[in-house]
Amino acid sequence: MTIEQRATKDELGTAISEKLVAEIVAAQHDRGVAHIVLTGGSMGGLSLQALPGATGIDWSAVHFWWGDERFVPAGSPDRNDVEADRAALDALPVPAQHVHRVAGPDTVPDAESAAAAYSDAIRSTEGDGLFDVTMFGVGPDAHLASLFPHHPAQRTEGAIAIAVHDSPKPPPDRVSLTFECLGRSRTVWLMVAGAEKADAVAAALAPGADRWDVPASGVHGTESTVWWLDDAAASKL
Ligand SMILES: O=C1O[C@H](COP(=O)(O)O)[C@@H](O)[C@H](O)[C@H]1O
Repeated sequence: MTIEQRATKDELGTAISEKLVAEIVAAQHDRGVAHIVLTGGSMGGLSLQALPGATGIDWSAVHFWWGDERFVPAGSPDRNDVEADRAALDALPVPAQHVHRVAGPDTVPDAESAAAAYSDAIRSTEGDGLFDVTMFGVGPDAHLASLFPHHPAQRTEGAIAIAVHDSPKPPPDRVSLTFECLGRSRTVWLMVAGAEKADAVAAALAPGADRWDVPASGVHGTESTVWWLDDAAASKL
């Protein structure tokens, strides 16, 4: 585990997005394709800001996924993919079938159906290690994706994606990848800015942290895990 610290949230976003460009280039050099897992929340758009101006990337060989999605209709401002579209995806020549969105209630009856379809999409994607970079925001309660402290959905085993109901953070219905699936990533990035998240960061990085209490402590890359922090988020370390 390493920590990358920058003074401000804006500097953090710039550094993350520039490193993401480098990771995509490296993945394509090594394996011909890059699979990137996006996040919503306050760091979602910032983490993608360098992509539209990037050079040296074959956009036809990039796949985008989401670690979680809110179960609301396409185009809703509550959806994680809407901010990703605005920040980068709308401007990139990525084939639509490589942007793996989680279905919403406008196309499937419930979050369980959306989770099943999303699991099928992941299952049918070849590659060991599967994801190259998985990016997470972290909530003040130390949740990541839609895996919340003490929420029973967190303990689902043998699944790729799950429906999450009664989310403590609105909207209540969501789809999330499981810990099991999220761990199938070469590189995991946890991206946190703001003093209100300093306790969550300290709890996640404390020795012996338990993911039931502190979900952000529970995901590690097979090759590297990086905590990207601004000074405020790192202030209790
Ligand atoms: O609800 C969610 O929250 C987390 C963290 O969001 P933030 O606004 O506190 O940064 C986000 O990473 C996740 O994708 C999202 O669905």
